Amino acid sequence: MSAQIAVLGGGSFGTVIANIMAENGCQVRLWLRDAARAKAINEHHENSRYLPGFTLSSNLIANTDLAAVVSGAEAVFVSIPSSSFRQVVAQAKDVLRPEQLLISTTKGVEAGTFALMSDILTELCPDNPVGVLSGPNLAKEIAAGHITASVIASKNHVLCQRVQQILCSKSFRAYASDDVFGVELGGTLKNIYAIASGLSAALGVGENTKSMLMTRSLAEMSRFAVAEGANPMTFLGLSGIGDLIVTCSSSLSRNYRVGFALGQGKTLQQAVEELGEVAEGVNTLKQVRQQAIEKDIYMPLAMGLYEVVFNQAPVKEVIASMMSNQPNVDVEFSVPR
Ligand SMILES: NC(=O)C1=CN([C@@H]2O[C@H](COP(=O)(O)OP(=O)(O)OC[C@H]3O[C@@H](n4cnc5c(N)ncnc54)[C@H](O)[C@@H]3O)[C@@H](O)[C@H]2O)C=CC1
Ligand SMILES: O=C(CO)COP(=O)(O)O
Repeated sequence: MSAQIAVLGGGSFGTVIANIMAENGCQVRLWLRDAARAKAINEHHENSRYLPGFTLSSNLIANTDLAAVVSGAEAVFVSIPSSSFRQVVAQAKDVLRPEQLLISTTKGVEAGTFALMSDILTELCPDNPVGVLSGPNLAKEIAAGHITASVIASKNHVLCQRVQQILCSKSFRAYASDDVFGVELGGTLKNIYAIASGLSAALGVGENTKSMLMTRSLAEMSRFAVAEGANPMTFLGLSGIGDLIVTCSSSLSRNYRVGFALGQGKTLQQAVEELGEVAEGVNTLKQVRQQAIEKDIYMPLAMGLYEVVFNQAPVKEVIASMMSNQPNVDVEFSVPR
């Protein structure tokens, strides 16, 4: 496989996804801001800050010059946290050519606008094909070589096929979808419920409770999706239930870890500072709550979690209040008309 690829963002996911393509024989340039880290990656073939002990392919070159990284790349993967995503794409857009494929791997929502990352790509780079990569993809497990699958979603079938070619390997598979909104929404929403799962794990809840929490999270995500005009059936795939399961079950998930720390009595600030990496669910929770209020969407889990996370409401009281709600129907996967 010979292709020139750019990955913007040298965190754990940007690095690991860049390495899959480099191992497949692509010439991959990884853009990051920190010159010392870029130099260290090139000298030692290791991103010691985000993936210590993981040897990177010699086909992967780190570089701090955004124009040089993007120039000549067939595809540009953007792995920048949602808080900086627009700013980085705005920097890159002047050097992009219209035929370059743009793929977001970021599972978050822009504060204030409720734009998902593919919306920002389309808004700033309207001539480029846009796609979203999302699925149950813990970066550290990919680095450890565990068999993993993801979803590449785009309205552009050529983009999906090309990304499948450059990403599929003996341990990584990318399935295609044309439901960009559904795939992206699933990856974004599940982070809220991963925080709730981490929190409940710290409280020592039973397996019944864990199962109930995940399943009712899926029902709540589906209700939100329908209200936003998305097809909730997409949530039955890897980017929905698949990602919900992994992120709600694993202490490798940063969102789960934030929830766990809260459950241990730490403040949000302590939890986020100790993590030292991005936990998108914290901002997503704020934005989704606002959207649910404005659109009158019934989301008791997100609302209760918001009170615990941002207003220090006692967890036991929030749970007691939720348990006194009128039980809803079980399966709510109605397709929007
Ligand atoms: N780590 C994981 O397991 C997975 C992460 N993702 C998603 O990937 C996105 C990126 O996450 P990670 O790589 O895991 O985050 P991370 O916290 O490991 O790293 C974020 C990287 O972005 C860089 N960055 C932040 N602001 C920047 C700016 N203004 N300009 C340039 N670089 C900037 C940071 O320096 C850091 O290198 C997130 O939205 C996350 O939801 C998706 C699947 C799995
Ligand atoms: O999205 C992820 C796994 O699919 C990673 O989750 P965290 O951002 O919570 O680590």
